[in-house]
Amino acid sequence: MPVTYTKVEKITDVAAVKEAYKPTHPGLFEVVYSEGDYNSKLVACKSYAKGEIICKVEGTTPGPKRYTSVQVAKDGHIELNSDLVFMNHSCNPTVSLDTDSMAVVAVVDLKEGDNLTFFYPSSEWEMDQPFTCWCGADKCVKSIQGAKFLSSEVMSRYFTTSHIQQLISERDA
Ligand SMILES: C[S@@+](CC[C@H](N)C(=O)[O-])C[C@H]1O[C@@H](n2cnc3c(N)ncnc32)[C@H](O)[C@@H]1O
Repeated sequence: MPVTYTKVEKITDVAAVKEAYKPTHPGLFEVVYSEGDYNSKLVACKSYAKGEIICKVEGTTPGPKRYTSVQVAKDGHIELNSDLVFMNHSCNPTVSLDTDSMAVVAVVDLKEGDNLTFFYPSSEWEMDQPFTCWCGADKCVKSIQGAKFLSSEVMSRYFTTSHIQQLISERDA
C-alpha cells in the first residue's frame, strides 16, 4: 500500500487515472472510476459471505475532518490512504466499516462485482460534506449529514461504532 495516497477529486480522463493508480487491495476489491465529481465506486473482486472480514483497515493516518476522512473517536478522524476511500454510502449497505476492530465486514452475502457501500452515519457524527443520497433504497434517509441528525430509531437499523453509540446516548439523555 502506498505511504501517501492522494484521492482524485474530479476525474476527466478515466484511462489516465487507471494508468496512474495501482489497486491497493488487488484480488479483494477495486475502484470503478467514472468521469466527474464523486461518481466512482468500489466493487468486490470476489464473493464474500455475510459476516466475513473483507480486509483489515491498515495504513491510516490521523487528520482533520474531510469528505474523505472516517471518524474513529468522538474527536478523532483518520484518512484511509487506500482504495477504501472510494466506498460510497448506502442506506441499504453491503458492508460495515468497524472502526473499533478496524475491519471492513460484509453485512450481506456478496458476489464479484457487487458494490461495497457502508452507512456513513455509522461512524460519522456531523459530516464535513453533507449530501443528498442517491442510493434509492426503500428506507433511504435522503439527507446524509451524520448520525447527529438521525433519530435513534433510524440508527438502530444499522451497525454503529462505539463512539457513535456514545454520542447518541449523550444526545438522547
Ligand atoms: C469519499 S467519497 C466516496 C467516493 C466517491 N464516489 C468518489 O468518486 O470520489 C464521498 C463522497 O461521495 C459521494 N457519495 C458517496 N455515496 C453517495 C450517495 N449514496 N449518494 C450521493 N453521493 C454519494 C458524496 O459526494 C460524498 O461526499
